[in-house]
Amino acid sequence: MFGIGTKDLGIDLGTANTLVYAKGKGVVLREPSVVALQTDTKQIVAVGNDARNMIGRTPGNIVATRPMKDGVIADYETTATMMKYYIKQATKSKGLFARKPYVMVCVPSGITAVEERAVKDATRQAGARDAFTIEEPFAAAIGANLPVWEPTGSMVVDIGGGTTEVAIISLGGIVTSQSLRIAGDELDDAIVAYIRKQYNLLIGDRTSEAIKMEIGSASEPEEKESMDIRGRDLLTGLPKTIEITAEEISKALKDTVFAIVDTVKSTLEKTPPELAADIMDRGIILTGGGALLRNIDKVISDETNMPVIIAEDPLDCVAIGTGKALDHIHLFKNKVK
Ligand SMILES: Nc1ncnc2c1ncn2[C@@H]1O[C@H](COP(=O)(O)OP(=O)(O)OP(=O)(O)O)[C@@H](O)[C@H]1O
Repeated sequence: MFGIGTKDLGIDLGTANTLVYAKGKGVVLREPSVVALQTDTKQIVAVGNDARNMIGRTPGNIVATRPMKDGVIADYETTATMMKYYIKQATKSKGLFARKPYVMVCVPSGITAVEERAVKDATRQAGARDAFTIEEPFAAAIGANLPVWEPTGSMVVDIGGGTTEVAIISLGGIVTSQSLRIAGDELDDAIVAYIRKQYNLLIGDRTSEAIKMEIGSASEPEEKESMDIRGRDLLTGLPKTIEITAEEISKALKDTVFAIVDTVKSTLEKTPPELAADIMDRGIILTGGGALLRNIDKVISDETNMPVIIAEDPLDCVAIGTGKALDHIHLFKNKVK
C-alpha cells in the first residue's frame, strides 16, 4: 500500500491554470500556468499571477511564457520549475517534510505515452516522491460528484483552456471519450482574428479573453451589450479604441463553439444505449472554465436534446477530482513507470 497521507497532492496542470489540491484541505493554490524567465540565463523572474501580468509587457531580456500548450507540456524544463514552485507553495505551511508527497496529476485523455511520461518525469523532478496520472475527464467527473464507481452512465464535458474533454464514465472507467485540442484559447483566438479582419485592429490575448468573459456568448445574446476595446490600428500603427457588440462576438465564436458541440454529439453517438438512457436522466455535466461561457449549456442542450448542467465550481472540478483520486491510488498503481 502507498500510505497516502495529508501531505499528498493532486495537481490540475492546466494549459491556462494550475490548481493544487492538498489532501484534507481542498484546493490550496490556484494560479495561472505562466512563468517569466530571463531570456539569457533562463532564471525565473516570476511565476503565476505575477508572471501573467507581464504577458505582452516584458522588456527584451525577460519572456513570459505558458509552458503548457493544448493540455500537454510544450516546455519541459519550465513546466518542471513551475511545478516545483507550486508544490513548495502548497506544502510550505506544513513545515519540514517528513517525506516528499505523492502527487496525482491529471492529463488529457488523448495523451500519447511520451507526453504522459514527460508529465510524470516533470512531477518527480519537481519534488514528488512518486507521480501518478489520471485522465482529466475522469477527474472532472469525480470533482463534480458524479457516481463514477457505480454501474450507471455519467457524461462529462470539460472545456479548459487548451483541450475539451468529453467522456462517458461507468463503473470506475471511461467507456468512451474524445479529446479535442480546441477550447478556451481557440475562442480567444477567434475573437482576435475577427477584430483584425473587421476592424484592422490588433488586440492582445488578455484583451480577447476579457472580451470573451465579459460579453462572449455561445449563441446570439438576448440583451444588447457592448464594450470598448483597445488595440493597435494596423493601418496607422497607432493605438485605437473601438466599440464591439456582444452580437458580433457571438458570431466570431460560432465556429469554435460548434467544433466543441460536434465532439459532444459524436461521443454521444458512440455511447451504448443503456448508458445513453442514464445520461438522459442525469444530464450532461459541464466543467472547466469554458463552462462559464454564456449560453454554452443551452447550445449543447439544444443540439443534443439532452439536459445540460453546469457543475458547481466548474474551474475547480478537475483539481478536486485529481485530489480525491488519491484515495483510490491503488487503482492507478499500474500506471507508475
Ligand atoms: N467566465 C468565463 N467565460 C468564458 N470563459 C471563461 C470564463 N472563465 C474562465 N474561462 C476560460 O476557461 C479557460 C480556463 O479553464 P480551465 O482553468 O478549466 O482550463 P485548464 O485546466 O487550465 O486547461 P486545460 O484543461 O485545457 O489544460 C480559459 O480559456 C478561460 O478564458
